[in-house]
Amino acid sequence: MKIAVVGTGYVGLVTGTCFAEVGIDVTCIDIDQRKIDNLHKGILPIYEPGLEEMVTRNVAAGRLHFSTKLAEAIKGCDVAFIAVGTPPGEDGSADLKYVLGVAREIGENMTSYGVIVTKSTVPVGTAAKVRKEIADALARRNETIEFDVASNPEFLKEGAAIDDFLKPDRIVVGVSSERAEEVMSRLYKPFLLNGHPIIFMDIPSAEMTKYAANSMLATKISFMNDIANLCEIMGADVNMVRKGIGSDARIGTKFIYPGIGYGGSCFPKDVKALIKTAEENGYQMQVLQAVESVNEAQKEVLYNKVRKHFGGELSGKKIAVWGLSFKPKTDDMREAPSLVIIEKLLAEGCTVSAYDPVAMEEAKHSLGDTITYAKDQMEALIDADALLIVTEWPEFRVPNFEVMSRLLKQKVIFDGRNIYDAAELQAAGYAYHCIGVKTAHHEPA
Ligand SMILES: NC(=O)c1ccc[n+]([C@@H]2O[C@H](COP(=O)([O-])OP(=O)(O)OC[C@H]3O[C@@H](n4cnc5c(N)ncnc54)[C@H](O)[C@@H]3O)[C@@H](O)[C@H]2O)c1
Ligand SMILES: O=c1ccn([C@@H]2O[C@H](COP(=O)(O)OP(=O)(O)O[C@H]3O[C@H](CO)[C@@H](O)[C@H](O)[C@H]3O)[C@@H](O)[C@H]2O)c(=O)[nH]1
Repeated sequence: MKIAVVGTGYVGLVTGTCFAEVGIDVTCIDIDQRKIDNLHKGILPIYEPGLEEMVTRNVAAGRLHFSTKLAEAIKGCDVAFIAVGTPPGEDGSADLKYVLGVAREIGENMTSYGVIVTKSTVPVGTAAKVRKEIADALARRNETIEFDVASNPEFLKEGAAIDDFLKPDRIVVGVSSERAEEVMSRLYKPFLLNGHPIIFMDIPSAEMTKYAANSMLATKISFMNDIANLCEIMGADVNMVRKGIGSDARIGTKFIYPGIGYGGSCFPKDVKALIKTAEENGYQMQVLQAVESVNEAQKEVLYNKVRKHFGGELSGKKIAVWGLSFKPKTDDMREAPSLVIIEKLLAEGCTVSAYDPVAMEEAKHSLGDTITYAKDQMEALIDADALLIVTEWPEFRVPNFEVMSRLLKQKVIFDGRNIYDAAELQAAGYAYHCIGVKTAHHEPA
């Protein structure tokens, strides 16, 4: 089989590489010449654990190619995936200009029957628009090449993308013809052999499934953040409550960790887009509106705790920040809560010294030289009045608190991810604040 993946970002590069890994001939296409030039040199545009080795292996095997030339790469493909960005427009709705632009280009250049698949997250009705763009382009060429469209939303998580792709909980495919179903079954056969279920459905349901999944996960997080905030006020420990409810299989243990609000390129954008879709169709997503507003407030919770601890006087304080990316094991800074927290600290006259194992280069695009970037996690602590844990990278989990106490000016930790043991830190003389737990030094933020 021969396939093209258009858009070589977090989703496109992982998708293309994983299909190459199971023996399919893949060309990954991007309009960004620099990205493609770098990929030809073996330099990846993103940090994703395990991806570099897999790319190298499949390029060497001659199964994985990179190009900026869609017109050439699309020729003779059985399947073309559209995996370009769908960023939020001014009003929160998904901006489809990249997706539809690619559809048009495919129509202008395809030479034989193929299935054109939207892998980007797109609102219900987008596949129909993709179909029209392709049909119109073919009509302009006076061509009558047959084609199908399909919707195959992607559920991978950054930082765990390869495993999520190769061992998915499920593969969702929306189709409207038996021929497209047959092609997509053949494409995903290697995954099905490993027992992962493929769920075929109509196209609008597949498109909606993606938004429903992300919105449900975001709802779990905002719900737990709300519970965490109430736990603090009432003197309960959200860590215990989380274990208590998570052991009910109907609730489950995943995605109920409170923190500093969800970030990333998906949850914030997709929750907004679903609210907007509903609005445009005369319906109000009341639960999701609350999910969003809880999330906005939660991004400020850690900052509020800092402010309260220092009696509202933050000017001149040096704050160390561990973790900048929106979650561990990625360099992605899109909608990272760190940006909100740091902006507020800087506005109060603090200086910030940050360390992140992989996201500092990416962070410089938004934070520039407004903060200092430490060469390691310990350097960030020197003379700091407090340490903020913003991203729960594994290397932050068991630090040497003894050494840290010699570097910090004040032994104060604000833990936005609840990774430390409050009793242990308090015994070591630290003032320790976390989320949803009434600690000795605590006052609800
Ligand atoms: N990032 C994730 O974890 C994730 C997971 C599931 C779904 N999604 C969805 O997948 C889509 C892509 O997300 P992403 O994070 O990979 O985005 P991204 O920004 O990392 O990558 C998009 C790529 O598309 C390229 N591009 C734009 N226009 C193009 C064109 N006309 N031709 C060729 N290439 C073009 C860009 O240069 C960029 O490299 C979005 O709809 C997103 O919601 C993302
Ligand atoms: O219990 C939890 C779990 C996550 N988060 C936060 O939620 C955000 C998103 O995390 P995660 O879902 O792990 O990362 P993403 O890579 O954004 O993946 C989500 O978004 C992708 C893009 O649509 C989907 O494909 C994935 O299934 C979906 O999990 C991050 O800020 C996390 O810190 C919490 O606060 N508490």
